[in-house]
Amino acid sequence: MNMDIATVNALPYEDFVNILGNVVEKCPIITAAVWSRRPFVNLTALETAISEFIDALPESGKEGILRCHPDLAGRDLQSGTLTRESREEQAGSGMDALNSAEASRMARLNEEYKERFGFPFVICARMNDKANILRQLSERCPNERAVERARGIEEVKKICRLRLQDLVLIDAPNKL
Ligand SMILES: NC(=O)NC1NC(=O)NC1=O
Repeated sequence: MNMDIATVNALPYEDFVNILGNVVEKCPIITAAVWSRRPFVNLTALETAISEFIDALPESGKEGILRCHPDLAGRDLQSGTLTRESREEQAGSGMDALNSAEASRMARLNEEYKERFGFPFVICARMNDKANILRQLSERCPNERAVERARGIEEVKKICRLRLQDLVLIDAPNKL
């Protein structure tokens, strides 16, 4: 799919949510909310609307967004129940091809992280390789909860930007 922004702006909300509903993983409510802010002058404006909606949420809402994310190399990957977007991102960073030592390290650190914070470790897999992800996971574990909440949300926004770029032409000419 590669629509220009004018096409996005013309979508009824049903189609808008169907097509763009997973730009934030399993959070179609965010897409549905920002539909009200059409027309968007360009892709950046749509991204900004999403970002502002997220920033306006209480901390519990931000943690809720993080909790909608599947673990990296976790149960959903094993069982084939990831969303298409997440499956492609995880495969791209080698999460589906860990050796057994890496897989058990990943699983142990993910559990440790979730135990400490009550939400999963989130990182933009498309911007990181396997070694980098494992390093960040172990480095971020000792952080404060508020630091990790903010850090996780930053990563959600990076994931969102890349997913949007797969769907909408960047700064295509608009008809406003
Ligand atoms: N936990 C986590 O970071 N999940 C993800 N990251 C990403 O880029 N795609 C995901 O599903």
